[in-house]
Amino acid sequence: MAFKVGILVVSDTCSKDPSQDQTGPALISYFDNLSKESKRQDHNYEVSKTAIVADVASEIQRVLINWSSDSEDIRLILTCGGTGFTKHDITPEAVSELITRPAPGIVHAMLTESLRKTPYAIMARPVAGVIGKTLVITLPGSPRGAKENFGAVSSTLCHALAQLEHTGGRELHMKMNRTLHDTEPGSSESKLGEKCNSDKRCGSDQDQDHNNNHNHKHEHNHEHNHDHNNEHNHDHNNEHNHDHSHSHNHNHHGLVKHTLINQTESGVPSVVKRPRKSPYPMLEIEDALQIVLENTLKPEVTTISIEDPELIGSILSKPIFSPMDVPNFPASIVDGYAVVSTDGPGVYPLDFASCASAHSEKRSVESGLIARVTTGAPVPAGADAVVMVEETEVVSTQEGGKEEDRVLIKAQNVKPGDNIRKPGSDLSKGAEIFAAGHQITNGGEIGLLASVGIREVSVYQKPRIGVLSTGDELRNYSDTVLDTSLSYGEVFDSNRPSLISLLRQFGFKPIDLDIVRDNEGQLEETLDAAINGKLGLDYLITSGGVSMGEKDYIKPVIQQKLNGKIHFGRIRMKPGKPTTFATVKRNSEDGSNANGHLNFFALPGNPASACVAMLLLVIPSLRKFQGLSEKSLQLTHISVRLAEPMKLDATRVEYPRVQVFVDENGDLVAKSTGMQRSSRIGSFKNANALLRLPSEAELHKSVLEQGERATVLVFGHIGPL
Ligand SMILES: Nc1nc2c(c(=O)[nH]1)N[C@H]1C(S)=C(S)[C@@H](COP(=O)(O)OP(=O)(O)OC[C@H]3O[C@@H](n4cnc5c(N)ncnc54)[C@H](O)[C@@H]3O)O[C@H]1N2
Ligand code: MOO
Ligand SMILES: [Mg+2]
Repeated sequence: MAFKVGILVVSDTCSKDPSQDQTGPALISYFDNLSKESKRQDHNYEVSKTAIVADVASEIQRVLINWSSDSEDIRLILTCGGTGFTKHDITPEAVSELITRPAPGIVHAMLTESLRKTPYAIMARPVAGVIGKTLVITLPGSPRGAKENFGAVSSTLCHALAQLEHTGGRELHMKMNRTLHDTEPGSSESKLGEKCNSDKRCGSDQDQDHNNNHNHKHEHNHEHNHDHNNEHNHDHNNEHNHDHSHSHNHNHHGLVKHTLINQTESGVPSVVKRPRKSPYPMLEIEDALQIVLENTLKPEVTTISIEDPELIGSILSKPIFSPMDVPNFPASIVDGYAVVSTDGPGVYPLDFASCASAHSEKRSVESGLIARVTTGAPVPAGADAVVMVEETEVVSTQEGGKEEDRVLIKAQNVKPGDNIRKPGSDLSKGAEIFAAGHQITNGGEIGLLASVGIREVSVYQKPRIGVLSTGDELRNYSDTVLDTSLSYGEVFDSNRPSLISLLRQFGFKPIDLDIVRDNEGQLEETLDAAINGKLGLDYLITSGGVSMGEKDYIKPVIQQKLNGKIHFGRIRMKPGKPTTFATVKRNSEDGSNANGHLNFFALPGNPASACVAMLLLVIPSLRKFQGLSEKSLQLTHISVRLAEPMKLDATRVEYPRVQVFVDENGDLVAKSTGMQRSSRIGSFKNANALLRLPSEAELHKSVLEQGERATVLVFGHIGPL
């Protein structure tokens, strides 16, 4: 059998110009030769994926996550480049964040071989280890270095790869154990759980040695080894459990997944065994937003009456064409007299009068005569202009003196068409009134629909959004009788009103789902009810419980209890670092949305963090779901001057809340709203924008000075200070 190999070249230069890459092709031909020479089928390699990325941790990690997913079936990933000492060399760090089981032996072998060739090998910082069922090795960037390093280990790697091949059986068994736990509370499953947690052998170092020895003994016998692994699945779980502080692996979607090991009987890690380092790669905000938009559910179409207040803010799913001319008769623009323009000034007998009326008679007027008309009345055939009443005088009246007889037309230079709206001149029949994707934003647009007799339109359904707070410490502001004396440790739930109001500000109609306490069982039950209940939610937005605390249950519950797919769990931004985004499949038909699953945003508990994450990530997704085009999803970005110096965070892009105002010169200027700690919701007072402050690492300086330009993302009204 041939092991599938992925080759990832990490280089800023080659990512811009792939023709510069020599290492990728050199390794491909190395593998070609290897498989030609190889007599043993099980020592074959087949390069199935190649890619080039810049020296950016999140890009490297994205490829590794994809390639190490079960569906790709890649056993070996070789990265080339970025392992030196310059500040751009971040490959080892990016790879290490994902490795669950380091393989120092491989590193040792490669360095030993390199040092034999050159003392400069001390400049290399390779890492190697396992992600899921895939071995990852970081090679140097030069073709020669890469081949030499890999050559040092290639002949003995096949055995390791074959062992990895069998990891799946173990994972399956682990899953089966868990299913048993989940489905049969009580007798057999709790015994299994007890054994798992109390078995003295489980997880002891001794036990690990024991297993390792066995593996060693059988290292030349794949089949036997395989059986051995299966036999000891359960022990393996616990061994792992004990020894690995990063308790994560990759699920079948290739995404980081809390392992099912390290868990309490209920399935969620106990505090002593919780991960001590977040297993979630830290994404850049741009990547996180892209993932959110890629995974945003498809919009649904519905019909809505033009009288429905929900129409404002809705997006049309189909173009609308005018079914008629507006006006659909020649209409007078003024009150006056319909004339034949070539007749010129003079005294004319009045033939008849035409008033704006739904019962107008179709009449005509001849040269030498005039007809009185009101604004909006049909202009009689024959007349080609209307003269305003102000430019005329009554010369004589009919008997009784109540009706005009002859009128002096004083207007000079009357031209054909003067003061007449021709049929179709406001809007012609068949013309497109609104394109598909147009957002109805004002009453005038609704009037436009009404003006051509359109009563219903096809729009994208606004999302059904549930907002839920989590936390044992929260006092419910929505209690009927609100007791404002807080107990020690208690805080008012401010996230729900903040988030609900922000959503309303953007035209959405969220549903208040109240508070759930930091209890794993209750959390699962509440989330399950929200997801699978009759509400038919498209979005579930929670706040709190997504970081590293012992009661931060949201992520494990999403994965292990709700079978959700977590797309990301950390972003290199401030505030909002642990912002989490998942998709969860509905398992009930009740009130189901058309997509069959929902988007789940688990926002951080810190009040400013939750609001910032809402503005940067949730609103664009909701807008996409609502049918808006890509260019209109994010908050509007504008360039402003800084009213004061702004200190940069070392590594995270920061979004302080600012007040943008128009200064005395008419320039837009941004001023901080005060202390920006993520717990301080007061930073939203007077705020109308988020300032985007790049990190110190990105700008290579620590402060943006007063008067410098920066970008703000606007969410409120801008006026004077
Ligand atoms: N060891 C680490 N600790 C923390 C990290 C980390 O990386 N390692 N990240 C910090 C960051 S950054 C944030 S942001 C917070 C996020 O915390 P959680 O999402 O887990 O939220 P909680 O722990 O539940 O609460 C945090 C904070 O927010 C208050 N809160 C929560 N909900 C509400 C609400 N509805 N209304 C008002 N205030 C609320 C809560 O009382 C806490 O003070 O984690 C850091 N920790
Ligand atoms: O992300 Mo946290 O929001 O820095 O406090
Ligand atoms: Mg927490």
